[in-house]
Amino acid sequence: MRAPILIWGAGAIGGSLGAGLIRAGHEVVFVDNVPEHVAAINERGLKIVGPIFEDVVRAPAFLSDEVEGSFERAFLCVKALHTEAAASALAPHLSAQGCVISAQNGLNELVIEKIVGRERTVGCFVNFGADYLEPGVVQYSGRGAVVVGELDGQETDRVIELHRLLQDFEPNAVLTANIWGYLWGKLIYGAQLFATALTNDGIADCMANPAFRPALTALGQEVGAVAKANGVTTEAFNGFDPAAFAPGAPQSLIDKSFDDMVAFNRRSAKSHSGIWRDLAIRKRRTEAEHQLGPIVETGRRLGVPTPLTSRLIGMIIEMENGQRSFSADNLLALGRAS
Ligand SMILES: NC(=O)C1=CN([C@@H]2O[C@H](COP(=O)(O)OP(=O)(O)OC[C@H]3O[C@@H](n4cnc5c(N)ncnc54)[C@H](OP(=O)(O)O)[C@@H]3O)[C@@H](O)[C@H]2O)C=CC1
Ligand SMILES: CC(C)(CO)C(=O)C(=O)O
Repeated sequence: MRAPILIWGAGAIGGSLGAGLIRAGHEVVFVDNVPEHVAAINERGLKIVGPIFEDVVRAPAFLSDEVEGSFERAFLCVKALHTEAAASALAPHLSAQGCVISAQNGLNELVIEKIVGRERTVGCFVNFGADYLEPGVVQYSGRGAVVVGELDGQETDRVIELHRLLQDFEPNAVLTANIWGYLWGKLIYGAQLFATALTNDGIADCMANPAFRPALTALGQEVGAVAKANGVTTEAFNGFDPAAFAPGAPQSLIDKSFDDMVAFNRRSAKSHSGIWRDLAIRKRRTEAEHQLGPIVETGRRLGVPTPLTSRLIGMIIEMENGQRSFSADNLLALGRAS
């Protein structure tokens, strides 16, 4: 019998993914570092609310220093700033043939492979929406792209099997030979999500606002230029079209991609990004440095300037430190800097 699927980080993404897999008949073990959340899952089950499905699923949950055993498939679902600590704590529980799959935003695979080895790291990209509401309760807010692929693009038996597994959560899950193209595509879209979090407007409202589009476009073009210089061909998903953020793209293509992203986000019960929630609701540090920092570092290495991304990171850090408040002016100022 196969070992259960390990979900390390049972918050918004890990909770939704784990619940979907349990409902499909898979055995899951949750690990999280929030004692009240772990206790609630063990006592009452994990409750999923929202428009996709509502259910209470049962699975054992552990704090990271309490989990025991060895696992073959471990989904890492923590924020990028916790990747190194979580992957280090997870590593002793990964079997020799096992693998870690990062269901996160950013280039976490580059951190994970240093800890568990490249051969035990599988690439993954998720763009579904979810929110942690309270201990034991997660909202699965909206379906979105789920993609899996080996880091070197090969179609191995294990990645084919992981793809089948992910289809049990998201029927449209994709198996790709270009996982880096999706991850860098999400970095472009992700930078735009960070920019929307400078304001109190939701994602769709920001992207629909003609006053904000120049800043969001310039930011997308800047990150797109770094991806291109890095040899990555970025991929499209959920209304995001990388061609719209390539140099010299016609305005009609740019507007079409924004309109499609607006439509995608309006379908979700998640009105604001996880970044906005970290700042406004959870009152905690965001993933800015860990998600956007690698864009600036890669740009520096390849000679591609990233002034807007650097400015954006600075503005978000000011918000984390209480030195800047949510305002449309922040995003307009970013646009003027472009
Ligand atoms: N939510 C969304 O809609 C989307 C999120 N993502 C990405 O997915 C990743 C996960 O985000 P999300 O699920 O929203 O985050 P959450 O904060 O909701 O969930 C992460 C959980 O992991 C816990 N955790 C932190 N460090 C550790 C650790 N070392 N060991 C075990 N558990 C730990 C967190 O605790 P604590 O709160 O104390 O830190 C939290 O309970 C991020 O990279 C995010 O950007 C991608 C697409 C959509
Ligand atoms: C908004 C979302 C769900 C992508 O659609 C996201 O990735 C985030 O909140 O960080």
